[in-house]
Amino acid sequence: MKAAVIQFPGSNCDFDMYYALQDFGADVQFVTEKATDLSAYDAVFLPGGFSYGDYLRTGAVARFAPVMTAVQQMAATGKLVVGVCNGFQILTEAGMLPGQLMMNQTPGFICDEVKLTITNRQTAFTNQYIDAKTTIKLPIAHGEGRYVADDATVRMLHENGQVVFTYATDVNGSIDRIAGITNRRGNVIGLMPHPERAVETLLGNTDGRPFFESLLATIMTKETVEA
Ligand SMILES: NC(=O)CC[C@H](N)C(=O)O
Repeated sequence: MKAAVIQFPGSNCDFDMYYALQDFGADVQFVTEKATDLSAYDAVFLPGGFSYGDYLRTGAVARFAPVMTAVQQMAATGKLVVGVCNGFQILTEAGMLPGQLMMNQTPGFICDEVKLTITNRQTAFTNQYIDAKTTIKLPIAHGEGRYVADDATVRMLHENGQVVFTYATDVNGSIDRIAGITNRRGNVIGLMPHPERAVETLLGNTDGRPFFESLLATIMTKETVEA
């Protein structure tokens, strides 16, 4: 898999993502926010951080970066787009995922490891969570992680299986405890928890590994079908 990790000014989880992807054997490259063509990549990753200082609203400035046109083009061709934390915030601002990430219900930055329920195991990003564990644990680190959307959108997300992760308990006031969603087509995901920080036994948590195994399996299956 050829993977691009986008570096916006203010990204700070870019190296974590790079490290995790390399660990899974991906051919990873950093790509700046000025890039205009991502067609050489199988998947693109928008990492966590504070792009453009989180000014205005998180992700509100980054969505105008030149690379976002290329990210949109990738998504339109069915390639995988992953936004973690600030990446999720950017994808909603760009209109690539519905809804919005707002300030946590109790204002403040939450840095914790939380229990999550995987609500859809059939996605491009969760198909390898096969050991039937109902909950996993992943780190979170955000001040603006409260997912909101209007009632019709939330209903549509549930009906289409686009809600992929929910918090097992209410951590930030997100509607229906939503922690991660996909687009309708299922090739774009945004999630507030950080799977890339949970891939090392040494660091005490490997619950993020099946996330990467899932997307690798998805890409390999696609390549086999196309070959
Ligand atoms: N870890 C991150 O991506 C930080 C997310 C974001 N800027 C926030 O505080 O909400």
